[in-house]
Amino acid sequence: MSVDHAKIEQAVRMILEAVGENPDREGLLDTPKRVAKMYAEAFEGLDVDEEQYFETIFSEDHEEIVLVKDIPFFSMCEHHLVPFFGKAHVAYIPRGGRVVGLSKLARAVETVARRPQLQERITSTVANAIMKKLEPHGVVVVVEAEHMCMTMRGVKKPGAKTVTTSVRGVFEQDAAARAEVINLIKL
Ligand SMILES: Nc1nc2c(ncn2[C@@H]2O[C@H](COP(=O)(O)OP(=O)(O)OP(=O)(O)O)[C@@H](O)[C@H]2O)c(=O)[nH]1
Ligand SMILES: [Zn+2]
Repeated sequence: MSVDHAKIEQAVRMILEAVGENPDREGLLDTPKRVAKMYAEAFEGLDVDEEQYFETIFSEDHEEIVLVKDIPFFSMCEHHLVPFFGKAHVAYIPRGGRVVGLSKLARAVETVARRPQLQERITSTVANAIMKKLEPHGVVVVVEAEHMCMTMRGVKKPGAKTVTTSVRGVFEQDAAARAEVINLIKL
């Protein structure tokens, strides 16, 4: 199902009226249309299955850490529908030569972020998809983000960062392997 632009336009018009604005003044005339377009983009991941990125598997004999770090992302907090944004770091240890194109790790982050989200859910959804489709030795996903709902409103703490991790497979038991990934992320 794709985004219903007309419905969003109606809703934005109502919000503008509700806050005491005049949706018919010149500067606001195209705003409902623009906001609908923006939401279509911000939520385009709702239509996409993140597991599809892990269908094409290369055969390469590398059973050590692969890390794609500093993947920038923008998402929308599902409580307030304001942005949270930051970087994701995705690491895995392939098993049986099953590796994927590096861009697919970034694509999975991008798709999962483009939904009404919680940071925890982005982190675990990406980790689970990789575990399920690649059956690697293990996965670590680390996400660091700033939440506008904590910055511009509410508790108003600009600069506060939230860090979430999802650790799967060998990384759960092997503290040294986990530390290696964390050190590589910090490099
Ligand atoms: N766990 C989690 N919480 C989030 C995330 N994004 C926003 N939140 C929090 O969701 C909570 C919603 O809390 P509520 O008390 O229902 O809403 P609120 O009254 O607007 O809360 P305040 O932000 O404290 O003013 C807030 O504490 C937000 O900081 C996220 O990705 N994960
Ligand atoms: Zn929020």
